[in-house]
Amino acid sequence: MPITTQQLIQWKQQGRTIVALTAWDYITGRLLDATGVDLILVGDSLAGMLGYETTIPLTLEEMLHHAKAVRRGVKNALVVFDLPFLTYQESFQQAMHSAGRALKEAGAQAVKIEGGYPAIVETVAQLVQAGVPVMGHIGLTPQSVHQLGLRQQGKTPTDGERLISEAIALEAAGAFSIVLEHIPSELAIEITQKLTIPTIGIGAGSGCDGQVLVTSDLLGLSERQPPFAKMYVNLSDAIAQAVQEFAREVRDRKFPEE
Ligand SMILES: Nc1nc(=O)c2c([nH]1)NC[C@@H]1CN(c3ccc(C(=O)N[C@@H](CCC(=O)O)C(=O)O)cc3)CN21
Ligand SMILES: CC(C)C(=O)C(=O)O
Ligand SMILES: [Mg+2]
Repeated sequence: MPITTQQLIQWKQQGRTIVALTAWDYITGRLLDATGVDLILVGDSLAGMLGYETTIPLTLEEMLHHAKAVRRGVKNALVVFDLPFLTYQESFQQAMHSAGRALKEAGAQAVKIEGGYPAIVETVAQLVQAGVPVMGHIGLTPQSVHQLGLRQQGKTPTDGERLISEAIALEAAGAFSIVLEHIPSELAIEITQKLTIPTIGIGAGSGCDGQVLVTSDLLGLSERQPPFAKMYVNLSDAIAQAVQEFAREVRDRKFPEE
């Protein structure tokens, strides 16, 4: 049985930690799902894999193309679709239209949207009432890179208090979970304790109810990666070695063998 948003909320109560990773293609979706990852995010960090400098230029069509591929590889994990920049901020109708495409065309089970200001909270409430599960995302919100940069957020008491209020408002609006990105770990713990829904941290310390990383960062395949991402294996080096070996064997006429 596929994992549901309700199950993730129960896991928080039971103290079971949620394991989340990103996927942008069928092969990765299939591998992560078969390994038992709980939540697979089709992240708009896809932008980096397509050679964009930020997540800003990524379109809904590009996300749909990749999310459909991921969906075909996933049987058990909850698939969350990261709505790209300006595909939900313009109006509630725009958010509903974009979320509808994510669920109906790509087969995602939920959408994620960035921000916790009043208009976003209202959008979350409307989406949830219409039957669309929504994951929040506060702290460093990379779609606001031209306002915030990529620095840690919530460092001053005022900013910390604002993030706590935003998290509470998103939960009240019906979000099933919230990503906390690049904030101090004490603040993430405080938010986590104040909420009934699970927090999923990235660069937010070990006190969250779950953790997410961009899979290409974990695998050492990203061109650049944030200071908080841990590289578990360096596949860039492994690929370079394999390709060099192939090139050598071709040039020496050792591959293919007789
Ligand atoms: N591959 C990948 N991994 C990610 O985690 C990720 C993406 N892409 N794309 C979207 C955003 C961008 N993210 C980032 C990227 C860089 C920093 C970073 O280098 N932060 C520095 C400061 C950089 C600056 O001020 O310009 C830091 O020390 O916090 C943080 C988050 C997180 N997200
Ligand atoms: C890093 C995660 C939370 C994300 O939003 C993405 O991959 O786009
Ligand atoms: Mg994202």
